[in-house]
Amino acid sequence: MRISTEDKILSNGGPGSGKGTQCEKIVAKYGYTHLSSGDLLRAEVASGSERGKQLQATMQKGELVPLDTVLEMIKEAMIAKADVSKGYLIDGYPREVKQGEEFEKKIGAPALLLYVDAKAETMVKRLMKRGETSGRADDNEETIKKRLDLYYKATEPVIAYYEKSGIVRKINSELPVDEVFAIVEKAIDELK
Ligand SMILES: Nc1ncnc2c1ncn2[C@H]1C[C@H](O)[C@@H](COP(=O)(O)OP(=O)(O)O)O1
Ligand SMILES: [Mg+2]
Repeated sequence: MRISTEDKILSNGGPGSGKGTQCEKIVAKYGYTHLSSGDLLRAEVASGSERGKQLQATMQKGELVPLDTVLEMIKEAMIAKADVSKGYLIDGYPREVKQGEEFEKKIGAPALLLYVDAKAETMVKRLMKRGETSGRADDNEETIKKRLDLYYKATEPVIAYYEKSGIVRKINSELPVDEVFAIVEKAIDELK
C-alpha cells in the first residue's frame, strides 16, 4: 500500500510536548484521520491480546516496541480508513531513524513533519500533571526520565533525517495551546 505524499502529515516531538493536543485541533479543523502510534499500542494492550501483553511490558519500561509491530499497526489502521480518509495525521511516529526509513519504504514519503518543540523542563512538568489523571502507566517520574533520554537519543535524529527533504516545520510549543495551533495552521495551509 502506498498513499500519496500530500495525504500524510507527521507530528513529532518529545513526550509531553503537546503533540496529542495539537493533533486533536488539527483533526477538528481539517478532518484528517488521526493515528497516534501510542494510542494504537495502548488499545492493543487494553484488548488483552498476547501481542498486547508483550507490548505492555516494553512500554512500562519506557522502551520502544519492535519496529515491525508499530508499522504493521499503523498500516492496518490506514487501510481500515482508506475509503473515508481525507488524509492521515500520524502522531508520535517515527520514533527512530530506522522506523522512518521503513515508513518511507512501506507507506511512502510524508508531505510535512510538524516538529512540536518544548523544553525538557516543560515536558516533565506537563507529563507529571497529566499523570495525575491520565491513568497512563508511563506517566510517572522514573519512566518520564527514561522516555526523555530515549527521545533525545533516538527520536531527535528523526527530525534531522527529514530536514534533508525540507518538510520539517518547527512549532514552538512553549506558547499557550491556541497560539501553538496558529503556527500549526500556517504550516498546514502552506501545503495547499
Ligand atoms: N501548549 C501547551 N501549554 C500548556 N499545556 C499543554 C500545551 N500542550 C499540551 N499541554 C498539556 C496537555 C497534556 O496534559 C500535557 C501533554 O500534552 P500531550 O498533547 O498529551 O503531549 P504528547 O502527546 O506530545 O505527549 O501537556
Ligand atoms: Mg500523545
